[in-house]
Amino acid sequence: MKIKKLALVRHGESIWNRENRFTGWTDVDLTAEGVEESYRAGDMLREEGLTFDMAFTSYLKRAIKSLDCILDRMNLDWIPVEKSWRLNEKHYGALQGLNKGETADRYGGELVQLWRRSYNTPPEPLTEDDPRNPRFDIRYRDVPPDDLPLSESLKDTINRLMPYWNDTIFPSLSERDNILIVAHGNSLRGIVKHLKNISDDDIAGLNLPTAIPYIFEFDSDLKVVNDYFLGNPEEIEKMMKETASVR
Ligand SMILES: O=C(O)[C@H](O)COP(=O)(O)O
Repeated sequence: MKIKKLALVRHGESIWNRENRFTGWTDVDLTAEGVEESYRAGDMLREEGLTFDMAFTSYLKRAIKSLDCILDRMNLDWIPVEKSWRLNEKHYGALQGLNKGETADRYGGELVQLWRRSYNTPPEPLTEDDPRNPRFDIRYRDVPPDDLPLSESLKDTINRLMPYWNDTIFPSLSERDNILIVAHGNSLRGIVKHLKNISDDDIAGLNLPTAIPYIFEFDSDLKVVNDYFLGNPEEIEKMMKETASVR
């Protein structure tokens, strides 16, 4: 039986990850450490003996650059790459740019956790005339304006992600052996929720660390048969705890 593989990788550390700020659709760059850990993710995938036929990423440079680092280390710079705004991070609305710890001091840790991890509760939206409204950003000019968010819950993120998963990413797995997605903490949580059928409540407990490959294996009927992270389990556990915290 031929096993097909999908690798999910959250981008490497960004400048706002380092500064502990809500990022969402803000297009911030990687730190030097983020570049390094993306290269290391490429090394891990290569050492695992993996190769990919196609890759997908978002419209945001932290994911695009992480993907480039990974492909470089795998000598796969040549494979087709498709970008979609539907793989962007959850839109963090009016929280974008704010320090996570200071926001917890101001509004209480519980409310901040609700905005970060609950399935249904979006943060306060940007106002329509906010210069950060994605309608004013040329990269989204082909997206119907009504599809562009001013804030999103995880549910909203999944709702805009699933058409792309169902119409493009998942069908590509029938034609190809292995595919790679480099995206964001919350857009990838949406894909994991779907693949593992995780409940709306339990998905709150999943925190994806930066630049750690998460592998899903599929049988010939494209049913998930196995999933695992690459790397040291204790290290990964520690990174997940750090991701969960706003401090
Ligand atoms: O957009 C962000 O701030 C991060 O990419 C994810 O942040 P979170 O872990 O607070 O959801």
